[in-house]
Amino acid sequence: MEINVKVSDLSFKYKTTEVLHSISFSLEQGKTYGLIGRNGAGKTTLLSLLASYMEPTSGTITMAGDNPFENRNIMPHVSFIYNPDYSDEYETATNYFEFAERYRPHFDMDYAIELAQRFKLPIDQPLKKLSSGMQSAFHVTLGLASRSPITIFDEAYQGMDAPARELFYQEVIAEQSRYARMMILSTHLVSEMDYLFDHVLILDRGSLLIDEPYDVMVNRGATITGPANDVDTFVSGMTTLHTDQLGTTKAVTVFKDLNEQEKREAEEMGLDVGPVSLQDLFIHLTEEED
Ligand SMILES: Nc1ncnc2c1ncn2[C@@H]1O[C@H](COP(=O)(O)OP(=O)(O)OP(=O)(O)O)[C@@H](O)[C@H]1O
Repeated sequence: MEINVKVSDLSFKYKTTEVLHSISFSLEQGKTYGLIGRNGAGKTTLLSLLASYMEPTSGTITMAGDNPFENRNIMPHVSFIYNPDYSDEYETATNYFEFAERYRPHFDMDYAIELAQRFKLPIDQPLKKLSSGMQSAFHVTLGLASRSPITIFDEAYQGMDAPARELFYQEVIAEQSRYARMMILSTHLVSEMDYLFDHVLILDRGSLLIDEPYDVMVNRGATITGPANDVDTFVSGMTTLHTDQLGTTKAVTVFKDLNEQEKREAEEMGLDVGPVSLQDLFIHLTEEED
């Protein structure tokens, strides 16, 4: 099922406090979206609205042209993966997989079992007995194996250790080539996950600051490396995001899309021009003024 998403002029209030302000964007099938923002920016609120856990205060969300809220044609195709509290949960991962097999039209039990084995997940123990990292691995398994056209992961991987997170990242890439769908990943682990993103959404204090393809985004800056004096001369007047120096070699990241002439000048000066990281851009763009 081809389900694209359109969000128009969306605002959301908890009681009287507005936490999302007039947000508009579109999402397409086949892409992996990175949703990033500082603590309290509104990521979970926005994802909960996309998952129809709540209704917008104003504005609209449409999926395949329809309102998804309590819509039985759409909701089985949307998976929202977050970290719930399983401290009282006696059901096992197997129970959840069987439930998903009944209610999720694209769920693949063989893939769920294979992933569970790779995560070394004890699938027949009550979820309450699993460590928090194992609970996260269970949830990620459920999200991947559901193969939902719209799959939302809200920092679901944070509790997992580095090898488990790496396995998850590799599966996101593999699944997008096997069964392309829309995946939305919210994260604080920007430098670790940026290579997964086709498109980046940055929320800043409830407003959508950036809605751009990853490649466009990382061309908003550049890293200039070479002899310290020459680098300083070249970057003079540019906004600096980050500086590293080792001996007389300096690397300065600037917030500027260098034009062809600037790139030629850098080359003539013997300077190396490299990419900027999404993390550096994110920190700079969401910096709060003192
Ligand atoms: N149930 C709630 N009632 C009232 N305010 C809430 C509620 N949930 C979140 N908020 C507020 O809404 C704002 C956005 O919170 P949200 O959890 O969506 O941000 P976030 O970007 O996911 O944050 P984090 O990265 O810290 O998880 C915050 O100011 C938060 O305090």
